[in-house]
Amino acid sequence: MSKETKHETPVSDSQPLRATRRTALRGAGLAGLLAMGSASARQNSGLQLHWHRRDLRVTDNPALAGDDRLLPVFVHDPAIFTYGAPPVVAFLLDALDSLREQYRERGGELLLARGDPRAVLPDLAAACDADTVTWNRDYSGLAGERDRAVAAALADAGVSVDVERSGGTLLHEPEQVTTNDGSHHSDFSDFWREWRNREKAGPVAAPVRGDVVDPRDSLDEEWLGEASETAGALPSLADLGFDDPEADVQPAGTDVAYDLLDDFREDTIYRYGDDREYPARESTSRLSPHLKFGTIGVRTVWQATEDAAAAASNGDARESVEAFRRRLAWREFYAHVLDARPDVVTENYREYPDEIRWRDDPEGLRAWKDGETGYPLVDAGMRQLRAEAWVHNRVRMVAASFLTKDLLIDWREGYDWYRRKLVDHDTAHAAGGWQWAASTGANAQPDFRVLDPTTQAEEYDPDGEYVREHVPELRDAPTDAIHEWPTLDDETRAAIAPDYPAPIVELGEYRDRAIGAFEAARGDG
Ligand SMILES: Cc1cc2nc3c(=O)[nH]c(=O)nc-3n(C[C@H](O)[C@H](O)[C@H](O)COP(=O)(O)OP(=O)(O)OC[C@H]3O[C@@H](n4cnc5c(N)ncnc54)[C@H](O)[C@@H]3O)c2cc1C
Repeated sequence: MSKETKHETPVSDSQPLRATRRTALRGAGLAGLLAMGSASARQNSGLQLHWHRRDLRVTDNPALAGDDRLLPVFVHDPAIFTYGAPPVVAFLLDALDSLREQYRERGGELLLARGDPRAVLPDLAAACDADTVTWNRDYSGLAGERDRAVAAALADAGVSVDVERSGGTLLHEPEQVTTNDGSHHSDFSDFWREWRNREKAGPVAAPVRGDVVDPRDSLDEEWLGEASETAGALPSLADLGFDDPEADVQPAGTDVAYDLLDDFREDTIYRYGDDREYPARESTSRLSPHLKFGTIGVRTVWQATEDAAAAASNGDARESVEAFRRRLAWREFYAHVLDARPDVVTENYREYPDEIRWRDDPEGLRAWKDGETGYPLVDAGMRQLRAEAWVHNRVRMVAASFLTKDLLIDWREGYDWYRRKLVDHDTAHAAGGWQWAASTGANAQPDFRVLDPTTQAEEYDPDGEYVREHVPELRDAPTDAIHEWPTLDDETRAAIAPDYPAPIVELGEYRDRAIGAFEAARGDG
């Protein structure tokens, strides 16, 4: 089990941001890797080079809160793109387009470079004579390695800059919410109590118009011509080696995110408490890809919950707001787990004396991916995934439980399929969600719990509305037949929906098989 250790000085929520950033980097950790050029030992250029990654916004971005002139850059890194998939990359390109527009409105320009950031950033920092190179922290193991390598490359290149890393992605950094012995929480209830009680910083203002520089004023033509696409169009999916997404991917951009948030804050958030588990009710925020790429800041989202709570007409409405805040806490819980255990993307979080004997079942896996398992709620979810690149959380849970428990197929297969199909794919939440369903993760459901897709459908899609929307073969089927589909006889099934498949597994039997496999792995089988 590999663990990555962080040495940063914990930062207090109430510290001024600029001080926070410097404090955070003055310990060992990242700062220890930096042979920081002393900015004060030379003439200050007053220029901040900001490297955008998962913070594709100008507003509420802590890293942009300083007074220096700003040169923003996004680096297309081919190594990172090998982990991408069409929906995520399509959303990213759309978000970059929006970000570039936001900078143009402020009289500047977003520099778009392509290459290995370890080479691009030192060159760029030297070429534009930056005083500071900044970025917001990311929490995956790969991102951590990349950031340390870039910091080291800046130092090796002898570029005289300060490197500052901000926490613009979460409300609380991993060092701020820990157990008594300083390690990450593996129990969500404990995490929630502490996380919820901490004071939260408000949104950060946008950089003022005029502060943003145009890269064409700071960099010579040769550099721009070779390393940048600033003057031209954004690359297309095809330029980056991707096919068009199968799904109709939702639009990106800060304006879109704010519209979603405004609608949610004014109305839907008050239904969230009651309706959030019902996929047909469309009661969730749909902010997940925006939070993933930072087209909106989480502090802005939190502020919206404060406003909604203040405007709530009664206790139920306030509780509904609180239910949504709890989801934001899940997001941070899984990010903290990933920060402490970067291996959760590929390895079980829990240790088992013996291996879990996952089944090799290519036909079962294919049927699951294609939404042809004969379990209507699972199939509806898998088809929504292909059509919209997004799936309701309850249905993600049911489909993931079906794959890992009923089919006893390794959760990594499911993780990989979701990674390729979801617009909001995020290593922290995907690993968290998959390992929760498979019972292998932090705060996972118990081994013996298998979400029964038929009772889940009766409870959360009682009228079969969601199933009918995504499974056209069942559009005209009576609701009872939808719920009882796996137990109907062949003749009845053929009369109701001849084109919809019979169930590929029988639930009771396979539930026992899954429980047996976990008992054996634990050594009590
Ligand atoms: C197997 C599985 C895989 C998942 N993979 C991802 C993933 O790759 N990316 C992703 O963002 N979410 C993932 N989730 C969590 C969750 O399903 C989505 O965040 C949610 O459905 C997004 O819709 P929303 O924005 O309308 O959510 P809302 O209900 O409006 O919630 C608001 C925000 O809170 C966060 N959030 C909500 N629920 C969770 C949760 N259970 N875990 C972590 N964060 C949460 C998201 O950022 C979300 O946008 C996964 C869940 C499961 C069970």
